[in-house]
Amino acid sequence: MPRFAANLSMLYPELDFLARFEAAARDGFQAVEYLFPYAYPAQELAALLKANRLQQVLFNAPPGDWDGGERGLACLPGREKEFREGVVTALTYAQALECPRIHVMAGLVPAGQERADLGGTYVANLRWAAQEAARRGIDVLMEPINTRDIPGFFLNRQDQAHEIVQQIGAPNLKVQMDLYHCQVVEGDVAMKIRKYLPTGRVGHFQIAGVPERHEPDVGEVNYEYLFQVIDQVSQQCGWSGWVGCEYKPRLGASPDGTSQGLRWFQRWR
Ligand SMILES: O=C(O)C(=O)[C@H](O)CO
Ligand SMILES: [Mg+2]
Repeated sequence: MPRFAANLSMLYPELDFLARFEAAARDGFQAVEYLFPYAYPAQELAALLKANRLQQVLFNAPPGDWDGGERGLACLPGREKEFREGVVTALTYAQALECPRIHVMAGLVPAGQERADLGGTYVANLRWAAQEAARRGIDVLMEPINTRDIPGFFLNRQDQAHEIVQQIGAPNLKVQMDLYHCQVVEGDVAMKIRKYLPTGRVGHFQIAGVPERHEPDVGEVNYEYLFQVIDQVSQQCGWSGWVGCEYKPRLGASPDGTSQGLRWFQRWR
């Protein structure tokens, strides 16, 4: 049965970030993920996880200047030092939070440069990150993201990501398969789950309704069907990861809006 993690960067927007842990536990989640832990001491977050009997299953490495529009450093020539420092910071947090994986965002193709010019930097950075993470028993994830949400994002397709994972050949380097982005960019989602999950290269799923990025029971994708596909294929191949609920509640920040939108979760909790 798929196991679901609450994405605390998107869910519970009506609450302060630190109050979202308790809300997620109350709604029946046993795990959480979110973008960044760095605004808080790791020990404070670890204590919150423990108090609410939650596992941390994913967060992102520092992405560069997020407020300035950056979305990762991995593909950016000339930013290698900052990239490495960020990965070390992320791994330190991951150990303190007992989190088994970090997501390293690829970054935006800089104006005036071609995607093809950045592949070498991206591969070299990921190879380094995977080696560092392996020494601590942690997985490094790369996520294809659609360019409607993040114009200019370097990595967009599942096949691109899997090709790079195979090229690098590090067992702890995996793909974060966000089914929302997958549907927006390429479709044929169930077949891609069937193709890629048995390879052992999928480290994590994320979900959201398409196209508004609301609850999974809102929109053009039949997630009940996809959850059964994940369930069947996982049983066949022994996959036991998490599905991150990375969506914007359709009731927005109205009180209790996230919990009201969790009708779809009743049968999976
Ligand atoms: O945007 C997404 O889908 C993600 O999972 C990233 O981590 C956030 O940019
Ligand atoms: Mg995602």
